[in-house]
Amino acid sequence: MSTRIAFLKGHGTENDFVIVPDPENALELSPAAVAALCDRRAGIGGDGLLHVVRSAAHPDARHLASEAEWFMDYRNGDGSIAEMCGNGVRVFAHYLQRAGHVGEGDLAVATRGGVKSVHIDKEGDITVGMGKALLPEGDVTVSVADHSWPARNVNMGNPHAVAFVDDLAHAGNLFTAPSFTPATAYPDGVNVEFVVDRGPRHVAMRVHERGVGETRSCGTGACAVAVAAARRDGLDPAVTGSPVTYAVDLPGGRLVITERADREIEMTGPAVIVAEGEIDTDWLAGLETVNP
Ligand SMILES: N[C@@H](CCC[C@H](N)C(=O)O)C(=O)O
Repeated sequence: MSTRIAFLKGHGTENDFVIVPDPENALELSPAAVAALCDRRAGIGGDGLLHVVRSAAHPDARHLASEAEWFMDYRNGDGSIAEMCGNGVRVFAHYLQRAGHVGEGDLAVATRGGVKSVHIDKEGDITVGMGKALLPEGDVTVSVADHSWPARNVNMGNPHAVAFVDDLAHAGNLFTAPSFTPATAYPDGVNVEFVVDRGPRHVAMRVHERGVGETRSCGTGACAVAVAAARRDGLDPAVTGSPVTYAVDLPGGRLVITERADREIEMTGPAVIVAEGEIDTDWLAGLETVNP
């Protein structure tokens, strides 16, 4: 008789996730199993998977257990591991609150990109302390079909290349990953953001995510875009002593990004749980047979 594994489905500005609560890290979630669960036709479907584990129970987070009880073991939809997921961490916090693991207010979440502070407000919006952006030097050109643009490197724990474009449609259908010059610029892959201006401190973007494809939102990407836009606009909060806020519109909704005078970045947006159910373990076991 098959046993069953609980899952939930949620999204943050339509960046959607399969959520698998596994507090004691008892499940073997291979890359093939994650990719199958995230498959939109043969699985549950999602841009990524949030494996909910106690920090103390996971080898990648044990060292953070004194700072954060819970570890977001984030996986991209293709089964690969990424350091951070900004929309994911809001959905993760929302799940913890809904499951009764945490209350309203402040909590800390361990990620492979470090411990993130999260605030859940009364209206349900969630603000995440995303840390500081790193701006690695280096000229990079990103190309899609017959369009090319200079791109700015921004690291939000995970890598981003931000290109300001005249028209978001010029990024094409994004069915395949953009290419780069130099071709070796991102040996570990990169998330690529295409950005247009909408008004003062207001931009819109599309994103091609490493390990996923085009998604309807990317939280770390929105932070990278806000910082790149601020520097392009001559705004550095560490110089002026005043925080800088950008509204970032994505196909799936709006994220509000503030860079404080100490250059710490805060991201505010929604998190939604849409369903919960059970995964058939016979199906999961069968995947291992079909795709050893
Ligand atoms: N959608 C996420 C980013 C997920 C990780 C990314 N695909 C990577 O490989 O770095 C977000 O909301 O930040």
